[in-house]
Amino acid sequence: MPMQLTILKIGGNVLDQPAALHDALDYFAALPGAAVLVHGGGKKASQVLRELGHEPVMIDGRRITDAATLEIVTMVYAGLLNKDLVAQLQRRGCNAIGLSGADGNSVLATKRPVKTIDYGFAGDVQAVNAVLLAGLLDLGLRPVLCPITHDQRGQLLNTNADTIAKATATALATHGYQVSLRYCFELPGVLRDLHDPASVIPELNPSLYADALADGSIGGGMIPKLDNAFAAVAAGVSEVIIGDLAAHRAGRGTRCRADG
Ligand SMILES: Nc1ncnc2c1ncn2[C@@H]1O[C@H](COP(=O)(O)OP(=O)(O)O)[C@@H](O)[C@H]1O
Ligand SMILES: CC(=O)N[C@@H](CCC(=O)OP(=O)(O)O)C(=O)O
Repeated sequence: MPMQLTILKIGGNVLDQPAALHDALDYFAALPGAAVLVHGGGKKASQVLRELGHEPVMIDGRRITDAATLEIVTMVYAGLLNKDLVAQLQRRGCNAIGLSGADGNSVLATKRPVKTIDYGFAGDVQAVNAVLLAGLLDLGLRPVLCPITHDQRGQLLNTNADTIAKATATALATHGYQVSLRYCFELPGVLRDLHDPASVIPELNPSLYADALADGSIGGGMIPKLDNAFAAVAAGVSEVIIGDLAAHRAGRGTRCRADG
């Protein structure tokens, strides 16, 4: 019997709304079996960047990360947000342990090569340390992963949190876990019409996704989320669901499946 593992990813809008965050942490702390929390925090990082005089730049949901931006996002993701989440989970009796990708070499990345766009210190994941994470899970701990990675040559890198969630899910799926990957954001699912919350698409496959990209009904931060969702499905993750917390609790949201 494979071991069950839930990976919950919470994004910037959930982190920014105290009531939504409270509910998401209650949900995570109460999950049965093994669980890993992956968090973003792009919204908070953009706010702090602006306060410090840096205008954030995003392209297709990914941040252009110059040296000053890297310093600030490291403070926000690997410092304030990660430690606050761990403390909030400890308060719920959940034995959380917060890690950046450098801690225990948990997420190794390489600086994204410059093609048409120079993303700066943005990291593409090379490897997730499944042995380390499985060891922590075996100890009854719940890892809390932030979107800061490293290249093992002393360089920290900023990596999209949806990608961290996918890479973690994939690594643990090939390490004997049956993985449910849940992307939790502020909307009830992937919408046919962004202005109509009742237009949730219950099931998406790569062909329907390509159509939605072409007609412009999916864009922004939903692009890395769905790219990662389909990559996870293709790599053996048992289920990938996108939605708000109510959708996850009720078994609704958007389920990502392979074509066919
Ligand atoms: N068709 C769509 N359905 C739902 N969200 C969409 C769609 N197209 C674009 N989006 C945008 O994607 C965003 C989610 O991506 P992002 O902000 O990166 O999420 P997260 O909160 O996980 O960081 C939504 O807030 C929404 O504005
Ligand atoms: C390279 C890159 O884009 N990194 C992301 C990491 C944070 C993130 O993914 O946060 P959300 O989940 O809240 O969007 C960024 O700095 O915005």
